[in-house]
Amino acid sequence: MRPIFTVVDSQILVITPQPYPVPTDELLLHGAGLCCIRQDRVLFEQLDFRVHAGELVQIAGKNGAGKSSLLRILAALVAPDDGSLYYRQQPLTAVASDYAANLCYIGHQSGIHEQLTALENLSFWRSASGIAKADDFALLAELGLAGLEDIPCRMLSAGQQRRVSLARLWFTRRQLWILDEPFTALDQTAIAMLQQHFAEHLQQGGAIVLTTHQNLSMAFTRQTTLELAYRW
Ligand SMILES: Nc1ncnc2c1ncn2[C@@H]1O[C@H](COP(=O)(O)OP(=O)(O)OP(=O)(O)O)[C@@H](O)[C@H]1O
Repeated sequence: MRPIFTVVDSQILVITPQPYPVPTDELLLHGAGLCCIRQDRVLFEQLDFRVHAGELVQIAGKNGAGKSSLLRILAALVAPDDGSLYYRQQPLTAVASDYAANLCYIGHQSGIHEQLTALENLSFWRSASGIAKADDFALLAELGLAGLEDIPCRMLSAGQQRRVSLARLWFTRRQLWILDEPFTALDQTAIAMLQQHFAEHLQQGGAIVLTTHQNLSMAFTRQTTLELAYRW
């Protein structure tokens, strides 16, 4: 695993990220009998959902089928209309703070502060997650944003804003990533880079639940697709 060099109070610290302290294959998240009703329409019911460490689950389905609604339920942002969620086999209600601390949810919106620069957004996310400052110039360069670090994000293109938004996946230590349409506005190079990053996260015992209307061009070791049918 690559060491990360960071400077704190003029001292250089070397932090070697530790692999997640869980065996791969552990059942991380289990949704049992999930139901979601919106505007009197049952989007899904009796849905059984599982994601294990090392697994990528793609939620597929037509516009309006309920993919984002399912992700928001899985991210515990809204409660299901029926059914239960379990995190590491414990009722989510009993371990909500542990779950929140191990979850990285990136929704449809980029989630970036448009008045702030890319560097300031990264700095904000790091401090909010308690992660030490590191070389964000290098990270932004890796993400194809060299020279754009210091301008307000509202001046970036849609794809560049999405790259800034996704940058947090490069430093988060959280194991479960829930990502709503992460490839939106990205070019082919960025899509390939993001998928490569997914593969590294999965190899380290991470797990990913995502929606996308695009076929994934990379084959992951453990990959499942859940197709949500559009229900009237
Ligand atoms: N907060 C809400 N209040 C009322 N209706 C909602 C709400 N959220 C979603 N819906 C409705 O639920 C349905 C499913 O929406 P959702 O965003 O989950 O679909 P989706 O499968 O993610 O669609 P897309 O592929 O277009 O992103 C839509 O008909 C939408 O209008």
